[in-house]
Amino acid sequence: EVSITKFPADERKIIAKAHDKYKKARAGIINTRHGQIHTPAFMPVGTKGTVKAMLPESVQTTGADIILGNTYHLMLQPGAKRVFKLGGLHKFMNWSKPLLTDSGGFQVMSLSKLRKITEEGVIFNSHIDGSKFMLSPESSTEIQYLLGSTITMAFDECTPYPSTYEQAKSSMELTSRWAKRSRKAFYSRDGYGQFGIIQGSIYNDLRLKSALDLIELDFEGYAIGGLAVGEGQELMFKVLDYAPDLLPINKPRYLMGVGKPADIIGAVQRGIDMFDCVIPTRSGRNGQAFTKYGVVNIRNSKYKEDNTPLEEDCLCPACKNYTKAYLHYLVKVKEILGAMLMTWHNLMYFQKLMLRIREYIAQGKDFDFIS
Ligand SMILES: CN(C)CCSCc1cc(N)cc2c(=O)[nH]c(N)nc12
Ligand SMILES: [Zn+2]
Repeated sequence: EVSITKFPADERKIIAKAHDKYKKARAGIINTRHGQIHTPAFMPVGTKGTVKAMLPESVQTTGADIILGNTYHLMLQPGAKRVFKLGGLHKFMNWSKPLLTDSGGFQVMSLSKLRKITEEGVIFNSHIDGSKFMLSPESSTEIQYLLGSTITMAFDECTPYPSTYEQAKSSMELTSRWAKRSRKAFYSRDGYGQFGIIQGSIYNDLRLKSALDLIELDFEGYAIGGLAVGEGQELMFKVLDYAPDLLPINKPRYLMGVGKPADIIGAVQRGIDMFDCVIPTRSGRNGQAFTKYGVVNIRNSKYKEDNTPLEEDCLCPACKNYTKAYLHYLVKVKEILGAMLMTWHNLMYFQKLMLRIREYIAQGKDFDFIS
């Protein structure tokens, strides 16, 4: 069994670049019980045990090494105990590679109307049928165990933006207390890991304190939370100019909820290894295709007789077998195949971006390309 995070020295290429911007970029491999994750990595989102409009084997052909599941949604339906009884989330959704599950707090705050934050945890009413639930560091960690997650996220409070210094301080301190309880509740096994999530909003001393508190708990990896919450790219990069350096250099760093290609490139340049974002899947279903020519809004009438593919050299089914005119039509008439093809292309696009970034880092080349 190989431990979950092993950036083998020879496989990890940190190449000091000619100028500052790139010296923090790194390419590596995370070894887990369910296979390797090549970093920098983009993790497609499979909130309810499926990457929407995709078969798992199709997700695999795009090059994804790991996908995201979600504690909040799966605990409400079909229920963590039921998934466990059925053999775990890997078997349930027929995905045998690594799975990362978010700890649920973020979704409670963004999805359930009635909720109450206490020291114990978050009490909330299901957004489905209003029934009462509690998510705590212990219950979140147990749910992720029952799901069989390869990478379990500590239960945190995502500090909203904007927050005053005082608000961010008490929120970060709650996250530190919850991280300690999450770590204690984690059943550690070879090839599985738990990531702590640092908070502290835009305040560098709070980010430092959060990092120190979590480093003490010796997680297998660390996430930077509380970003991509409306602060904008400039402020996010300002935090990323120092926050990754507060974390152990030999452990994976995951920037939650990010992002557009330009956000990913900027964050990799600042030392981030892992990303997740609904943009390629959600915007694909809404008719937005990411291409090397920029974003194509396929619903635009200029495509209704465009007999060319989204990208002539893309190997995805949408580009190999269909035209923009057909995609335009499918999306306009809301045919399910439209969502499938657009999603497939976008996921392929994001994985190709990550592959190019990994190759450029490994060859010591600058990768300032804005995709
Ligand atoms: C499917 N994804 C959208 C959900 C996974 S990422 C969710 C997510 C996004 C952002 N931006 C910040 C945070 C955060 O601070 N903490 C947690 N636990 N999750 C977060
Ligand atoms: Zn394509």
